[in-house]
Amino acid sequence: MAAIQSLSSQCFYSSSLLHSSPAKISVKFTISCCSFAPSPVTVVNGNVEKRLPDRNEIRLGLPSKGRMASDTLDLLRDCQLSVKQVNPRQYVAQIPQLPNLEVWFQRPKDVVRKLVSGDLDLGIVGLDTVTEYGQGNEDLMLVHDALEFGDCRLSLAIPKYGIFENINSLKELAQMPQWTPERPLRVATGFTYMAPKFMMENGLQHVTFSTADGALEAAPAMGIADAIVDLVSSGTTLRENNLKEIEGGIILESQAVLVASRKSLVQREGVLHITHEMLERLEAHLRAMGQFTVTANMRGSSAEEVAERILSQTSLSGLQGPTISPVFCKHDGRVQADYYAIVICVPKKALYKSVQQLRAIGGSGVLVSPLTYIFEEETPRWRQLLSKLGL
Ligand SMILES: Nc1ncnc2c1ncn2[C@@H]1O[C@H](COP(=O)(O)OP(=O)(O)OP(=O)(O)O)[C@@H](O)[C@H]1O
Ligand SMILES: O=P(O)(O)OC[C@H]1O[C@H](OP(=O)(O)OP(=O)(O)O)[C@H](O)[C@@H]1O
Ligand SMILES: [Mg+2]
Repeated sequence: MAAIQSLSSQCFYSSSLLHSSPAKISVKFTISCCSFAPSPVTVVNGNVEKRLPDRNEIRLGLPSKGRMASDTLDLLRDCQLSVKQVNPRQYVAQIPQLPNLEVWFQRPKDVVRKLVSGDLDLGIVGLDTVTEYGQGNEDLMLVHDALEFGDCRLSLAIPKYGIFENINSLKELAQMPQWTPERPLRVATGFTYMAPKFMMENGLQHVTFSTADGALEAAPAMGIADAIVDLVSSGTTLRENNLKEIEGGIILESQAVLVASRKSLVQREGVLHITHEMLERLEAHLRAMGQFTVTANMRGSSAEEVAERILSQTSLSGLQGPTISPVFCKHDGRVQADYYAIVICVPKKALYKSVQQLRAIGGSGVLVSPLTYIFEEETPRWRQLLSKLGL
């Protein structure tokens, strides 16, 4: 059994982790203040009714602040789903393209809590937040699991110095003789669900947890903790605080996701339809983001001959082979195709190589343009969602 104590709290704040199996971890907090006798308090975040709250509008929750907020709005704008917010302190907004949808700006963790309570139908937040605050709730469904922003990982980190100098893996950390029931490994984290679950699943036996709202990287140097579990993206904060990640210590790789309430998808009219449209646009946009359209002119005797030359080059095969159109000119009163215009999509990373290959086979006048959308015949994630819903 592990204990969680707030590192900086006026109120004494104690908790015990009660778990019979790793999948069922519940954290029970008792709040006791000064001379008052401890009394159990029930605090809920949102609706407590078991049935779906009665309303006609469909609600999408977006981060109201923090590092996810502007990237979320930028992504929606790039999908032609701009959010019209009159001023930043107004917490409700609209997406004119999606009538009957209300956008509600909330703290990321509250987006997840309100999806669970049925007060929101859809949300965009980090996977770390969904996992931490969703706590395995089966009503939460990942509609799009890779929105390609907000990348980070939840990781265990330990000091580079002292008794940890030669410890480089979770296994080595677990085997250190220092950790006993009397002197457990002290871990500071804001992730009070995922961190204990991970430690338990990985067989770390003598561990206690403390929690704080930020600047966790200071805890080891302050002597408050031996290790921390926190989000890492560039790794700068860890480095600057003389901490290191260890092999096997990544708890979760995270990025922004589109998440929905299963109940809403199945029971609330219009949610499935809006989810489909959002998913189509997101997938088509994200697919397009990695590609350029390249057009070029190519001399040749026929479209087939030009196609053969293009397909002989590995970087030029395009999504479904090249599009080749004859460019007609009039010579001595006769209309004939002297050269061909070709259109291909190439991965952004392979652009220069593709241009070189085009030139090598006689391409000229190469134009490169960004792509807005690539719509496939079917959205793969939509199929998966329907099958998970049993539809
Ligand atoms: N380096 C990072 N550190 C923290 N979060 C990151 C990082 N990189 C990406 N993220 C993503 O951003 C989200 C956190 O954003 P932010 O810190 O602004 O909000 P918050 O932690 O919920 O709010 P607050 O810190 O005010 O409680 C994370 O849940 C994660 O998905
Ligand atoms: O690997 P890095 O790029 O250095 O990013 C990681 C840091 O960023 C976050 O802190 P945040 O900026 O949200 O401040 P906080 O302490 O208030 O959470 C996170 O909690 C880490 O401390
Ligand atoms: Mg933060």
